[in-house]
Amino acid sequence: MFAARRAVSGAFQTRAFSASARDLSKVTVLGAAGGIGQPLSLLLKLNPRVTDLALYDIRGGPGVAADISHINTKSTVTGYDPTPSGLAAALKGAEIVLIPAGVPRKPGMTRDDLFNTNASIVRDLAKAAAESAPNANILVIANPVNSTVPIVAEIFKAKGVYNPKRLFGVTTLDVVRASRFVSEIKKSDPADENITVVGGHSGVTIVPLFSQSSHPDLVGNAELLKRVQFGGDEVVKAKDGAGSATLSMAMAGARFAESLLKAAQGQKGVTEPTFVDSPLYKDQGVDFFASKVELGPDGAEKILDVGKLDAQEQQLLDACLADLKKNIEKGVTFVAQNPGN
Ligand SMILES: NC(=O)C1=CN([C@@H]2O[C@H](COP(=O)(O)OP(=O)(O)OC[C@H]3O[C@@H](n4cnc5c(N)ncnc54)[C@H](O)[C@@H]3O)[C@@H](O)[C@H]2O)C=CC1
Ligand SMILES: O=C([O-])CC(=O)C(=O)O
Repeated sequence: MFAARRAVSGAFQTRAFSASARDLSKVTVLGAAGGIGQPLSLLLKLNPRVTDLALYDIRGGPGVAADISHINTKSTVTGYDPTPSGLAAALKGAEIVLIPAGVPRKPGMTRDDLFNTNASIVRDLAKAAAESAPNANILVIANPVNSTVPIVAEIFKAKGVYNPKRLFGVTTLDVVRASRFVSEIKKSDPADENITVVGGHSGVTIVPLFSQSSHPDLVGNAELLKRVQFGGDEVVKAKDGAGSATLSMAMAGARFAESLLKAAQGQKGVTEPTFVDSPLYKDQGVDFFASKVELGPDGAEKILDVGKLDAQEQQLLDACLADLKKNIEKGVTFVAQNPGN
């Protein structure tokens, strides 16, 4: 945080440039007591751009909030009861709503195997958000992201408040992993490894574009490709039944929220990879796609093209689009057939 000490009435006061009174930013976490929710909430509490942190979960929200609220940063932290009015209050006035609520994988499961449980959780939370925070940026973490994001879109459409610029599937972890894995191979600093990853967030829908990086020689490295596409499986296997990535995901989610806040607070040129309602492949029936997106005060300002692809990458993209189309349709069909109450 940049802070300035200024003389006011003869005394020195500390003023935070990054979270001035003009930039009040309420951030809500739905699923705040979970494996991702807790460290994510912790990281948000450490972010001076967040002024008001609202924590909601069907169990344990107030406890996590009481704990985090003792951290000596300026933001307020409030935990909400697991009731419809608690949920509505958690959402009211939010600029950003992060949704890590939902069950994680166990070994042997695909992300799609989570659909039956998580689709209705996300649908119901989306309804509450559409009612209480219709203008918020909605950041969907719950899997399968390729289907849960279209579910949120359908709910917001049904409520007449859909703004495609404000709905994001969080795919940040895929680029975080890609840059780390490349740095391990190249013995470099991961901060210098900007690897573009496009498509979606599961298996073959995750398409890294090494041809566009400073290491085009990595195109065709099957082992690396497998790690990037199936990095989540590595963690699921290592946790051996105790869930999936939580800590790296918390970092990735906090990074994405930080980028949105920076852009909202006037910083130019902030880009993040994210799964959004995208024009790029609509002509092929694929309505959502992850690519680099320039963020601004209104959310997704500019969706960047995937750029030039190597022939092998084009094949990966073709396989991605075929899967993605089915994943998206599954989410849309779910809402049509199960509109809920
Ligand atoms: N987008 C991504 O890159 C990643 C996504 N994930 C996904 O994130 C989700 C959460 O994972 P974990 O935190 O590890 O799971 P977890 O089981 O540890 O935590 C989930 C939390 O959601 C809460 N919850 C369930 N239903 C709720 C509801 N209706 N309202 C509010 N809270 C509710 C639970 O009480 C629990 O505290 C999973 O679906 C997982 O697959 C995980 C890692 C990466
Ligand atoms: O693999 C999972 O189930 C969780 C996830 O999305 C990831 O770690 O990328």
